[in-house]
Amino acid sequence: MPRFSANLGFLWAELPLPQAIRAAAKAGFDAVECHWPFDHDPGAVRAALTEAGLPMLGLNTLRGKPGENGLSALPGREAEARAEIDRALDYAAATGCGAVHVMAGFAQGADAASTFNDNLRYACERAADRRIVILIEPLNHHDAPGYFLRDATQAAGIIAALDRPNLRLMFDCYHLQIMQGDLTRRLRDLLPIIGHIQFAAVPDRGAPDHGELDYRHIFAAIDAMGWDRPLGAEYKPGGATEPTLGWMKTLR
Ligand SMILES: O=C(O)[C@H](O)C(=O)CO
Ligand SMILES: [Mg+2]
Repeated sequence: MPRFSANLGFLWAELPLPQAIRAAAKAGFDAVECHWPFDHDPGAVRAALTEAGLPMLGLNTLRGKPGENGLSALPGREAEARAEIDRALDYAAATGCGAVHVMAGFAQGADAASTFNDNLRYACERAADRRIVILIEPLNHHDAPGYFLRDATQAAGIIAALDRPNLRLMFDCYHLQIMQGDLTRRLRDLLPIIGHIQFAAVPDRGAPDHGELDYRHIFAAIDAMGWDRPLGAEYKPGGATEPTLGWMKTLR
């Protein structure tokens, strides 16, 4: 039976993070994850997680200046990228969060590729002694045109080349349906390197109860593969979150 993680970057995004954590617990989620929680006191976040009895599965490195979408593949920006990796790892350690998504940024070409690899090696080393997983996530070219990491094939190549036990793929069904499709086979083939799975309707990124993907099929297939960790609900509710949660009953 699938279990679910509320992505608090989108769900209950209007609430301070500790309150959003409590709202997710009340709604029946099994875990939470967030985008950029750094303005919230990590002590208060950890206390809310403990009170709610939920783990925090992941958070992202900060994106950089306005208009940027991560720094780790940007040649010449290594010092800033690593400072953001350190900040994210410190916050993850302080809140007991299990994974950090290292955001690549808008860049292309060989220099970007080697910069991303070097920064990922740094992140994996710094994360290892804290038992934190480093995630990389392809983003679709409509929402993030020019983003360095475009699809799962490219991400799998990076993970194989770097060969670090704590480097994994964030498999976001929304982005990968847009970029590559064939999700059932792709999930099965990539399962050994997947660190987290996220979902939303395609193409509007709404609740997973409409659109071109049938999540009844996808979640049953993921279940049959033996995946039992919570799946990340990273969709835009377009208003209050509670009225959009009907899918939790039908997809469970
Ligand atoms: O947008 C997404 O899908 C990512 O998961 C994210 O956290 C920020 O881009
Ligand atoms: Mg995602």
